Amino acid sequence: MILTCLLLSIIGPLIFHLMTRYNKRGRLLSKIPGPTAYPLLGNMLKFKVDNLQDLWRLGREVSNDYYPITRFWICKTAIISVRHPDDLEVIFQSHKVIDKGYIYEYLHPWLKTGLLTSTGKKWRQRRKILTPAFHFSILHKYLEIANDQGVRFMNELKNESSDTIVVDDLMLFCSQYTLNIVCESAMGVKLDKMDGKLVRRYKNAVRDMGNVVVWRMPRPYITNWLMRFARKMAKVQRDALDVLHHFTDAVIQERRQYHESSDGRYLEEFAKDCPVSEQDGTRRKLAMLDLLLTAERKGLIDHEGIKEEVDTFTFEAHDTTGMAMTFTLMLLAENKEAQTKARAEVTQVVDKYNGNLNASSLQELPYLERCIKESLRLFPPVATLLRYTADELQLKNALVPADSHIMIHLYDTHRDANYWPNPDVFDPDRFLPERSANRHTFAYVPFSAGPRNCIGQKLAMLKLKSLIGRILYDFYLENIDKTSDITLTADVILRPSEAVKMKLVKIDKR
Ligand code: HEM
Repeated sequence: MILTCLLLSIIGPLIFHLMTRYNKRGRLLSKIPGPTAYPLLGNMLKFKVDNLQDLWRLGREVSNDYYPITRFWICKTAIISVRHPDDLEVIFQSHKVIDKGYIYEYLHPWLKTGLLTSTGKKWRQRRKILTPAFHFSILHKYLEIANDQGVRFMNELKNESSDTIVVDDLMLFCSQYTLNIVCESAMGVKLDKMDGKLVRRYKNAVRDMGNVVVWRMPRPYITNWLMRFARKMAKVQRDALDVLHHFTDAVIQERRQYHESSDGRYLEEFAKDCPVSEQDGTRRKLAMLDLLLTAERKGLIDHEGIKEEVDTFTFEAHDTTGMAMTFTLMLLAENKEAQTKARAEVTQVVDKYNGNLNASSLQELPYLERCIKESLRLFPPVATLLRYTADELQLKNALVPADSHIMIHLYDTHRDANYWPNPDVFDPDRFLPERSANRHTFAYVPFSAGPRNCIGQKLAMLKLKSLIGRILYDFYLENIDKTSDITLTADVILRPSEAVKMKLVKIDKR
C-alpha cells in the first residue's frame, strides 16, 4: 500500500510534467526563450514575491533579458510575454484574440463580468449598448461638467490663505478630482452629496483590491473559490469588496431616486435620442448610467448587469485618468521649459474663450496634448495587459500555441530604444506630426488598440487637457518628489509605490 502510494506520488507528477511540457503545446513553447522552468512549478518561485515593487522590477528584468519575447510557466499555465510592436499589431488587430487572460478572473469578485472583464456575446452586446455614451456629441456634455468642476476646484484652492500650497498626496489629489468628474458626468451623481468618508474609503479599497489581484498573479492555483482559505488576503478582499460595492450601490440608488422623482421623464427623453430641453436649450442629462437604466427598461440588461458596469466604469475611468494626471503634473513640474510653453498656450486659449475650456477650445492646445501623450508613453497607467488565445497564433517573433496567455508590456514597448531614441527622456515633441510619421503605429498604444481598445479614450484625453490646463492657468508647479526618485508598483494600474508631494504656487493675475 505504502509502496503504491509512493509510486503514484512519483509517477503522477511525472506524467503531469511530461503531458504539459512534452505535448505539442509544450514543444512549441520550448522554442520560445525564457528562464529555466522547473518540473511542475515552472517559474512560479521566481515570481512568487510578496512585494509588488519587486514583482514590477522582476517583470522589467525578464522582459529586457529575453527581448523581444519570453515564455514562462506558472505550474501548467503558459504565459508568453510580448512587447515588440510587430507582435502587438498581430494581437490587437485580431478579432479572435479578444478574450482576457486568467488574471482578469481575479477581478470578477469585484467587477463580475462587466465590459472590461467579459467576453464573447456578452461583451459584444454590452459594447453596443455603451458605445453611444461616448459619441462625440455627448462628450461635449461631459466636458462641461469637467470644466465646471475644474473652475470650482481651482476656486477652492485659490481661496487658501497661503500663496504656496503643498499637496501631500498628489495621487489622492488627482483621483479625487477624476472620481468626482466620473460620478457626475457618467453616473449623473454629485459626490459632494455623498459621504466624504465613503469616497476616501472607496479609494483605499481600489488600492487594496489591486494588491490582492497582483498577489494572486503568481499563484494561479488559488481559484476564486479557494480564496476564502487564504486568510489574510481573503479578509483584505472581503473588506475592500464591501466598500467598493457599497459605493456603487449608493451611486445607482441616488440616480434611480432622481428618475423616480421626475417620473422617468428624462429617461424617456434620452430614449428618444435626447431632444434639446425647451426651458434651458441644453440637452438633458446624458449620463452613461441613464443609458443603462434605459436599456433595463427595454429588457436588455438587469440590475446586476448595471452594477457590474457601474463598478467597471467608476474604476476604469477615474483611476487611469487620475494616474495619468499625476504623472503629467510631475513631469511638467520637473521640466520647466515644457511647463512654461504649455502654460502660455493654455493662457491664450482660456483668455480667448473667457475661461471656458470646452470641447472646441481644447482642440487648440496641441502642445499640452503632446505633453500628455509623452507622459502616457513614459508612464502608461495600464502598463500590462493580458489576453488569452484558444487557437494557435502566429506572431512575428514566435508561434504561440493554442491555450496560452499573452502578457503585453506596454511600458516596455513605450521605452523601446529601437523606436524611441533616448527613451527615458521627456520630449513632448516626439509627437509632432513630422516626427511621428514613420514610427510604427503599434509602438505607442496607451489605450490598447483594435476591437478591445479603451472605450473612453477620447473622453480621457479631453478631460486630461481640461484638468491639467486649468491647474497650469492658475498655478506654477514645483516638484518636491521627482519621477526619477519614485519606485513604481505593479498594481492593476501603474502608480508610485509611495505618496508623492508637489508644490502649487499661485500665479498673481493682477
Ligand atoms: C488615461 C486614461 C485611460 C487609459 C490610459 C486607459 C487605458 C485602457 C486600456 C489600455 C484598456 C484595455 C484594457 C485591457 O485590454 O485589459 C482600456 C479599456 C477600457 N477602458 Fe480605458 N483608459 C483610460 C480612461 C478610460 C475612461 C475615462 C473610461 C470610461 C469613461 C475608460 C473605460 C474603459 C473600459 C470600459 C474598458 C474596457 C473596454 C472593452 O474591453 O471593451 N477608460 N482602457
